[in-house]
Amino acid sequence: MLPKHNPTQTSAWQKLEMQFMTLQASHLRELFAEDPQRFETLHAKFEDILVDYSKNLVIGETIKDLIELANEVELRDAIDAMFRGDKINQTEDRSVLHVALRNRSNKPVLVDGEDVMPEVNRVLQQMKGFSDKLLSGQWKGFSGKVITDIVNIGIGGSDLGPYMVTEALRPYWKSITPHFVSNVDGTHIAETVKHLNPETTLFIIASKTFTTQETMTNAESARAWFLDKTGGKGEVAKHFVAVSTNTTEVTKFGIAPENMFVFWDWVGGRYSLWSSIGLSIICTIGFENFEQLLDGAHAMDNHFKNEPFEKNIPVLLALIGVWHNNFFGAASEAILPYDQYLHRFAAYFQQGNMESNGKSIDRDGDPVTYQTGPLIWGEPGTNGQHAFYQLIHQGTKIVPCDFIAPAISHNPLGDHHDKLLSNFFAQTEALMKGKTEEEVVKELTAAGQSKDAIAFHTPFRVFDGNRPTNSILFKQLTPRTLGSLIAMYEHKIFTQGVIWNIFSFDQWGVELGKVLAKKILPELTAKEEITSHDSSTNGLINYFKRLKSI
Ligand SMILES: O=P(O)(O)OC[C@H]1O[C@](O)(CO)[C@@H](O)[C@@H]1O
Repeated sequence: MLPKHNPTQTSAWQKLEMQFMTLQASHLRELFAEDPQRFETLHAKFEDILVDYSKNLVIGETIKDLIELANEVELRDAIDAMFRGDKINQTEDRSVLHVALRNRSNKPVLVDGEDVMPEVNRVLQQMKGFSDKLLSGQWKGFSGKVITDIVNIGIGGSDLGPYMVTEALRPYWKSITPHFVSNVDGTHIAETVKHLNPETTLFIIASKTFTTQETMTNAESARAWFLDKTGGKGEVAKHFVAVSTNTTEVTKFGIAPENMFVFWDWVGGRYSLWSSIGLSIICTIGFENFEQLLDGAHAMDNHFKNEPFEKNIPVLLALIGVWHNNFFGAASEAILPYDQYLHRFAAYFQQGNMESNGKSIDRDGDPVTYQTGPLIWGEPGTNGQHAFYQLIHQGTKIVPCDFIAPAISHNPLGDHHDKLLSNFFAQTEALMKGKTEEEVVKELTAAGQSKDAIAFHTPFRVFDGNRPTNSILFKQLTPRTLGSLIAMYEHKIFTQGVIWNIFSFDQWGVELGKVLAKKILPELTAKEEITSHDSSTNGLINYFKRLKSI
């Protein structure tokens, strides 16, 4: 079980409140001027990943008190409980063991007294065998042709992880092109299969439950398309495989048991890319590269489990996040990768973070009296700069940002990468320092502006600065580094859930809408006017039916 503490009742919280009073009146520019060692003191390293957190409104004392908070809520015990396989997902009575999926040490991990590692390794070997056959051309479609395209059909955790990782690791792609269909909007599947050849396409139906409406609807449509395009000659068994925990439903769909890749209820959907949900990743980048991804995550797991909190990157990032969220009132966090390959990274952690920590009931079943998970958003630099950075620099809201960049590009074209990285460095410097009134006046005077013009223009060109950022810099985006980065954010989310005293591994909040949609579906084709809802919902449904002439 997880230890239970109201974070606001800890003595560290009171100390942090006092610190906040003093620090909110300071400016990062002054803190840097006062302490030339600031970067040295306020950064951490893991392998070649450097995390600079010095551009946040913290001093050494703040970090000390935040770590005291982590100690008071018994974070160390909570970490041990997760790695030990305790059923810390209490509302679903499940262990939380994505760390076992990348447990490269193979040390036993027990669930209900049974070591899960032999099963984890068996499925890994099954995936290796399958992907080797596919990539070597040994696996043939019904007409004897090799597979050139795979389509992963899944949603949420059964889509976002594989999609994000395959995009991030494009330089490692082999002979097969992956496609992803998630939305129940027919456009998604229709546009995806439009240019595909059914003879050389393989569908991976990825669903933990194998009952998710979106995925099952898309899977049925994919099968219908396949049979239609092959004039009924196509063999489903050679073109459809499944990834699921639900053998009964997979068999009902017509997929042979040997083409089913299992995982277990102790793998949360949004933490499942390391499991057989990663099959589309393996088929795209090959098994060895997938192993590198697991190795990178495992190394970060060890760091999280063993490093003292002062040097523990996921813990430090989590604590700084709590500082912004609960003391400065920051409602969101932006994830800003300066790497085009990471263009789905923020979207991935939107689910990872918001489905995990978007909760308002504590572990005693009482409403929380403090803020919990932030909104997560972001786009790759420099696109974001030309879209929403205006608000981050000069808006009324504080948006703590994580800037992420590799030192070496996979595409060393001219000076593109130096230009990209000059923006990466410039943005965090600008957000920290800002631009004073004095500097603006000096600049406008030097440009020969009149006194009146200077008086008018100055306020708009002043930047307050003092806007918090973390900079995360590493050598190159390899499978290993990506594995470490993902695990780093996963553990940050876990740490924050422990501090906020909430259950991070269930997702009851997605249920209500699903249930109502099921009730509404038959109403959309019924002849009569709908009166069973509130006036707004009735009005909308009836107008929709009029537009469709039902
Ligand atoms: O893999 P399944 O069972 O189809 O579920 C898909 C997704 O639906 C959710 O349960 C809710 O969005 C996610 O947690 C999960 O990743």
